[in-house]
Amino acid sequence: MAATSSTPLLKDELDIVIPTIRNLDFLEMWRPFFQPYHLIIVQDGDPAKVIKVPEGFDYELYNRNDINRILGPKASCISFKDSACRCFGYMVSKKKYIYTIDDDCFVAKDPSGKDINALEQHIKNLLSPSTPFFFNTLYDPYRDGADFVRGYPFSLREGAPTAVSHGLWLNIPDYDAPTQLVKPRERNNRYVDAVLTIPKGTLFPMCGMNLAFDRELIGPAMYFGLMGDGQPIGRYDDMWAGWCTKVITDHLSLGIKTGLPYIWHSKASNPFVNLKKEYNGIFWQEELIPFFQSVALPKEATTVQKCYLELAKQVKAKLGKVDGYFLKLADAMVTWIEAWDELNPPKGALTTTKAPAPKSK
Ligand SMILES: O=c1ccn([C@@H]2O[C@H](COP(=O)(O)OP(=O)(O)O[C@H]3O[C@@H](CO)[C@H](O)[C@H]3O)[C@@H](O)[C@H]2O)c(=O)[nH]1
Ligand SMILES: [Mn+2]
Repeated sequence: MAATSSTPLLKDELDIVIPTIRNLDFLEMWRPFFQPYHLIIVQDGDPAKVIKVPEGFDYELYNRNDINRILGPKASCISFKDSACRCFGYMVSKKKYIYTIDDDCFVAKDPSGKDINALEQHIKNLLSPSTPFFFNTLYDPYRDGADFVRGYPFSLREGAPTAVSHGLWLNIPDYDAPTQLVKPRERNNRYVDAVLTIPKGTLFPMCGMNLAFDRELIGPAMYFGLMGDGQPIGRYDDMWAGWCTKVITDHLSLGIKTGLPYIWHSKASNPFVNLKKEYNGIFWQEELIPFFQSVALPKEATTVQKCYLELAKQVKAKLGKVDGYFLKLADAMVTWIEAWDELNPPKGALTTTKAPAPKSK
């Protein structure tokens, strides 16, 4: 069911982050929904390339030169030539909420033929609680026309604050390269009208294509890792962020929802290129998943940053044997937190950091 008009716009509390190597004509289709919002465009690849942004959008644009200027040596933690660069946008934003979307994602239609305002549904998901501690079989109990079912403990009906809203995709599904190679013509035409909380203790494959989160609740955990140029892995940026985020939201009693809203994913990237990028990830994840399933964070880890630094320590101690890459990644996780805290000092803290001067329109 589409979000009701009672859902607040949050236009001054939410930034839209778009990683891109292309012109942003796709925004024309989103104009009715996105125009009120501020966009943070993270231009990947050649900084000399001029990215055209349609008239009438309020945006700031950062290319690699900007990232290097703003972060200095800490820019080493931001990937190059991979959509992982989008996390720089999360760091420079000053808003409470983030919505990130790929530039080949368009407005989808619901079964009634109505355009789906994906942003409105994500806001609805984020503003209502999650139910990670006990599964509600009638899906999201907080949506109109649903509720907790018989046997659901009343002591748990307040739910938990929602940190992440994970949307899905019609048309081109987010398959890995082997699946794409085996099923090149498969399209996702199934519109499932549901929003589910991912139960505590369960990991999930987070896709960065259509994703919203509460930056104040979980922002520092949304590091998309070292991917792309010069790295032995790609297309595991969002997966890494999702696994780190999930163990931290479980520890901090926060919730993650998946399901509505859908976007229309229009472009299948090259499966052979994807296979090269994903190969190590497909292999390594058989060891990464047991690692994340066994992560225990100490009770003293009461903030996302503390959880994340503890996680980086465990990555360094336990995953270095999988591949030396994880030693580098563990260091980059620490650099990410240092950069995050430098650009986002606690409220009231005296700072000497220069505000990032973006290349706005
Ligand atoms: O080097 C690059 C390549 C792409 N981008 C931008 O990132 C997104 C996603 O790119 P694209 O749609 O071409 O790739 P997909 O395979 O469909 O993306 C899926 O894989 C994930 C990659 O980890 C991604 O999050 C998934 O959606 C577009 O906006 C490109 O412009 C880039 O910045 N740098
Ligand atoms: Mn795509």
